[in-house]
Amino acid sequence: MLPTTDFTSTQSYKYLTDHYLDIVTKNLKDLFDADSQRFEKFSLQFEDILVDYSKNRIDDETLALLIQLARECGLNEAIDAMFSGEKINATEGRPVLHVALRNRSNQPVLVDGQDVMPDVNRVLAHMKNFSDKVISGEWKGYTGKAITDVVNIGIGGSDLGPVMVTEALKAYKNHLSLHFVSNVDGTHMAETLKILNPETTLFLVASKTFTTQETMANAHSARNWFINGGGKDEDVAKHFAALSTNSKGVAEFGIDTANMFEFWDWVGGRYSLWSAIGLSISLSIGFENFTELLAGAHAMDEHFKNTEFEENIPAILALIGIWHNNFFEAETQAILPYDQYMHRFAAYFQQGDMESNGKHVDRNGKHVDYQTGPVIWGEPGTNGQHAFYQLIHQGTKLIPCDFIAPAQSHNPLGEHHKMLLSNFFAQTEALMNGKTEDVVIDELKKAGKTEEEIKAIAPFKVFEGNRPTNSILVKKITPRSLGSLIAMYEHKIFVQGIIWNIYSFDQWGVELGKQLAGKILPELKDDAEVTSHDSSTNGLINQYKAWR
Ligand SMILES: O=P(O)(O)OC[C@H]1O[C@@](O)(CO)[C@@H](O)[C@@H]1O
Repeated sequence: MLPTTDFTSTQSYKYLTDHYLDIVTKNLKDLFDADSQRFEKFSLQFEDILVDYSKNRIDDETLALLIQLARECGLNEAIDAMFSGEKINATEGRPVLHVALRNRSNQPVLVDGQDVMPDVNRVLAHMKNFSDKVISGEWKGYTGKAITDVVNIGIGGSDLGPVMVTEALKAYKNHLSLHFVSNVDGTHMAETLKILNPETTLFLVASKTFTTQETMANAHSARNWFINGGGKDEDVAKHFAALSTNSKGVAEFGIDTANMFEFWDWVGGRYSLWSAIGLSISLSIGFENFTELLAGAHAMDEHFKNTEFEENIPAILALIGIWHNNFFEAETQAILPYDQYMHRFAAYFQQGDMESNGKHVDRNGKHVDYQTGPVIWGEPGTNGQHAFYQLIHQGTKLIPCDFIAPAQSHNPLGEHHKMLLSNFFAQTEALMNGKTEDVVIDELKKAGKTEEEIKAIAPFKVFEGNRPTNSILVKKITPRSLGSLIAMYEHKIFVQGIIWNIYSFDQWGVELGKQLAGKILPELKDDAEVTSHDSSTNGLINQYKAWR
């Protein structure tokens, strides 16, 4: 079982609380001036990924105390428990083994005494065989034509991962057109079907449970469209595949289980892109590139499992996040990829992080009296600079930011990449150094402003600086490096959950809304006045009925 230490009762927490009172008086600029080796000391490289965490408000003592905190909270034992298949998802009685899906070393991984690797490899072989046939055109639709369009129907972890990865690796994609339908809003499916031909379209119904309302509704609508477009029941097998743990549900829907790509309950939805849920990725970039993605994640798994915390990238990033979240009281974490292909990277980790660590009950079943998971948000650079960087630079909230950028672009267009990277480098420098009032006044004087003008405008042009950032420079976003990057964040989330003494792999918080929607749906079927709820909900429903 996982340790249940209350981190706020540990010795290192008490030391960190005192240490914070010292660090908070120090300025990042001074810390750099005092140590010419600061960058070398506070950066780590993993293959073609450089992680520079020196622009955080830390010193040697901070890191030593954070690492001591991790040890006091049993992080080593927790890592062993996850990789060895212990049922650490305790409230659902399941292991957490997304690492087995990408276990390219094929070392046995036991669940209830049974090695899961033969099943993992069987499904991968099925994915390869299917992908090769569809991509090559060998797989034909009901009129004998090759598939041109693939529609992934899924939501949450059955959508966000495939979307993020196929977008981030667009430079590797083949001729197939990928479409993703997730929302139960009919617009999502209707807009997608408008441009498709039932003869050459393949639908992937992606759902771990095969019960999710949105996905089932969209799958049935897709099937109706297919039949109304000329397909017959016996043709469904050529145009529908299922990615699920629920073979009974798949068969009941009417998908041939020969077209089912299974995964298992020890794969969390938000950790499932490495599983059969990744079939759309394999179809988009080819199975070989998909295995490169797995290999990159596996390499990061090995790093995380075997590296001392002092050099352990996910652990360091997690601990710095705890320092911001629980000592500097920052409530959000921004992820800012300076790469347009990675425009869905932050969105992916909104589920990955917030559905894992957005918990208020600890592993003893007690309400926590400290902050747990942060709000995750972000947009690609440089667009964010023209949207919310005003707040990051001059707002009253502390926003720790992860800046991510590739040294090499897949689209070397003129000087664009140098311009992008100049912004990437400048933003973290500006957030650290700020701009003092003296410098502002000097600039205004040189611009010929009068004393009166300077007095009026100077306060608004001062930048406090001292705002923390991580810089993650990747040589090039490839299937391998992206796999490592995703796994790095997954393990960061794991470490934070361990220290916050919460269960990171269930998601009971998504149930109540669904339950109440299930009660309201039948009330919307007719025009009768609704009175069964509070006055607001009744009022809204009845106004909807009056207007529809
Ligand atoms: O893959 P499925 O079973 O359809 O679940 C979809 C998503 O729904 C959830 O909100 C759980 O209900 C996410 O955790 C999950 O990724």
